[in-house]
Amino acid sequence: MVTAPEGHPSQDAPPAIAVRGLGKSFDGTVAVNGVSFDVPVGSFFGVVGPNGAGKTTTLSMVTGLLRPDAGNVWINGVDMWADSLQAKKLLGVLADGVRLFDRLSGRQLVTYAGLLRGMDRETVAERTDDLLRALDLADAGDKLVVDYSAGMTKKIALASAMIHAPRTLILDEPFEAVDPVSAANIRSILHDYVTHGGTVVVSSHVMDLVQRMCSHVAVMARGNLLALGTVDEVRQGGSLEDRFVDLVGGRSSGEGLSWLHTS
Ligand SMILES: Nc1ncnc2c1ncn2[C@@H]1O[C@H](COP(=O)(O)OP(=O)(O)OP(=O)(O)O)[C@@H](O)[C@H]1O
Repeated sequence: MVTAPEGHPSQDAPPAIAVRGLGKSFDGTVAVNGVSFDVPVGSFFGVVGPNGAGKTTTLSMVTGLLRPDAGNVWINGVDMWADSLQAKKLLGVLADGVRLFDRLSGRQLVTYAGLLRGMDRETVAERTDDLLRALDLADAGDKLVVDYSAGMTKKIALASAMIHAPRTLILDEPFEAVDPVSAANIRSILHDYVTHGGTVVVSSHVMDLVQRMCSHVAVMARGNLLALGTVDEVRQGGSLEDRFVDLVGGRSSGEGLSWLHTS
């Protein structure tokens, strides 16, 4: 099922992201075990896997937040670790568990992200208003991020990742804690972005969402890639959730918890 690409990616029409032999261990425990994959330009690419599979570690290395022990990452043909500044300009990143400057208001945080990317103040102000409106945060724009709910925090971090209109968005669990209406709005923003040439990588635990939303998927477990391809190739006619359980295993019946039974 996994026919991982090999060698240096093409420089003529490079994929949005090319990963080769990427590996990382923590204190002797292998978190990511030499994975290789391409994310085609214009794809909506899902990364799925059980807790501890290595998704966040992989995405952290892809986005230049964590230095790999082994392997290479190219963003549109630019080597992430040889030319990080150039590679990072091409990306918008929603990282998992990274602290925001939460003593800023939502509007200040998004403005800060835009100015940090070297954009002019006028464009930043216009786009900040657009993003706050699209993500249903217009009324909360002047509230401190520390006082936001989990879902609002996710949305303001997403706005900060999008302000510079990057070529590729890498979003770790973008829908976690987000209400259904906001999730639908985010999905349609991302869809529109992909339709107009952008590339999106999302990690998610919600198989149904990945099946409906993504064009491509990578299934990871215990640091390895178990399946890689278009969603239709990976699900093989069934649901992605059933295929995921087949690949990953680990279903438990709840045996041994009889003390929880109340009658
Ligand atoms: N900074 C760290 N120090 C030590 N171990 C780590 C560190 N970061 C990740 N790990 C370990 O690496 C493995 C992969 O973790 P990772 O967070 O990448 O998984 P994940 O697929 O994103 O999981 P989840 O779905 O639960 O978010 C786990 O065994 C985790 O305990």
